[in-house]
Amino acid sequence: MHRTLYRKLVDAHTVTQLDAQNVLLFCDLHLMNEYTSPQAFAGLDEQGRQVLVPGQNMAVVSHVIPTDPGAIRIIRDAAPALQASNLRKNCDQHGIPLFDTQDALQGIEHVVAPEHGMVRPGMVVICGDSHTTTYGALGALGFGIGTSEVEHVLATQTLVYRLAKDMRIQVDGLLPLGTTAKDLILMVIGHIGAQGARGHVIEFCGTAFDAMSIEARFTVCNMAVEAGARGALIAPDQKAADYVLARSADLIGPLQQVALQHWASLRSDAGAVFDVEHHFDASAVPPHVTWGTSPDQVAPIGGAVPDPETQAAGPLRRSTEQALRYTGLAAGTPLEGIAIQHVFIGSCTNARIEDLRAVAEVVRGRQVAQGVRAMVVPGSGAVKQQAEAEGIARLLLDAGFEWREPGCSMCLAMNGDILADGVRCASTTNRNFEGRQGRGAITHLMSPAMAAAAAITGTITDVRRLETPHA
Ligand SMILES: CC(C)[C@@](O)(CC(=O)O)C(=O)O
Ligand code: SF4
Repeated sequence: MHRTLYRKLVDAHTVTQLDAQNVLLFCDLHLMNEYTSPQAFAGLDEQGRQVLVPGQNMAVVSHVIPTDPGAIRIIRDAAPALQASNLRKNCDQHGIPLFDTQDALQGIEHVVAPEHGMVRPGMVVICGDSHTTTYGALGALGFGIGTSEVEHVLATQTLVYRLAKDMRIQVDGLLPLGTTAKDLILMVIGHIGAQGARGHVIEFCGTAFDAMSIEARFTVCNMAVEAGARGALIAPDQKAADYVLARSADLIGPLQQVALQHWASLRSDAGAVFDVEHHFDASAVPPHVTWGTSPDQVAPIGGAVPDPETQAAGPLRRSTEQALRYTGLAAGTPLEGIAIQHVFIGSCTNARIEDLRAVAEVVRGRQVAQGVRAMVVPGSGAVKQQAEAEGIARLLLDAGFEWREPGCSMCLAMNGDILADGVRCASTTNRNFEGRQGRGAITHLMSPAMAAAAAITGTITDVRRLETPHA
């Protein structure tokens, strides 16, 4: 029978079929953060259970950690400090590797795990975090799990897994200059909707993805969950193999040959049937920006805020009306030219070295606009060190950006980095929900290059139209 890559990965990890829709699934790698792990460890301790395979788990402190420049990274508030100390205690007790607050390589789990070669094609990778879909970029099936499942995985390295359906999104052609992977995935989400892939694992394919870097593929797969997907996959190619081998000192000689042979088999069969298929042309995609409070409330930069009056009465119109009330935007307002007060460049979506290089390219020879606060938060210590070594940090500091320590930071208001009520932010993150970055704060999702352009002009700006910097 012809199988999709998704089904091949599930079949290879099925310990036993539980019923028509559910299998007991083996998980190669379980990632944890301080936010979704405490209850799971408490459950283990109550039952006097141990972690079955500590070495197939890894933990980071990412969501609550302060990112103040050069800070000693002490978490001052009692509750988050307790979350971090609990994680430290639990990892010590169970022998689980931890990137702790003082670790120079600490960062966001979805940036740290791949950069240390922990994620390999064909793996099943899980985490108590919905953006675990990121790992599809390496041909690994990654997905978020709930707290109760975290406990089950710690005790058995397996979980009860409900099979998803198969969706294929084929994108051919090359992204035009100024358009990035972030613009492409925002366009797709705008097209299929925030629930358009609900219950499906998306396989992304086509010449647009062949041409993309691994980091760009991370961005796309990271945001698949914002279309409701339960996973994302891109068949691993030579780029994926090179990325992983460059970070995997153990894969040498015969082992490397075996790995490469296996990875080459990780693709959907020619006759595999997908439940849903979408096709897009990359060459026609302009930069995109969200105007509302859901990632699917998005438009090309040359567009305008929609008029709910033109929408049929019903949920769509109501959500548009609510979004305009919250974002304070009038129907018909052109996206380009909306004033912003804050720029946040960071998150597991867009804070890898390639993203920071893109920001530096836009910022070179320019200054942050008067009245704009612009923050750059690297996705990990390794990214931060590399950006500093390449002179990117210096360039951004000289231009008026804040250069901060790694962490989730202002992606969400769960640490010291919170936006005040009414502040409008150009953000490289993945969610623009009401209050996401702070109570009453307004989030416009966009690419790193577009966020950099907004920092320079103080308004939402088409990066393709920025004037050449003055010599
Ligand atoms: C809320 C936070 C912990 C989270 O990481 C949770 C998640 O993605 O599941 C998010 O970005 O929304
Ligand atoms: S960076 Fe944002 S989206 Fe990613 S794990 Fe952290 S809070 Fe969630």
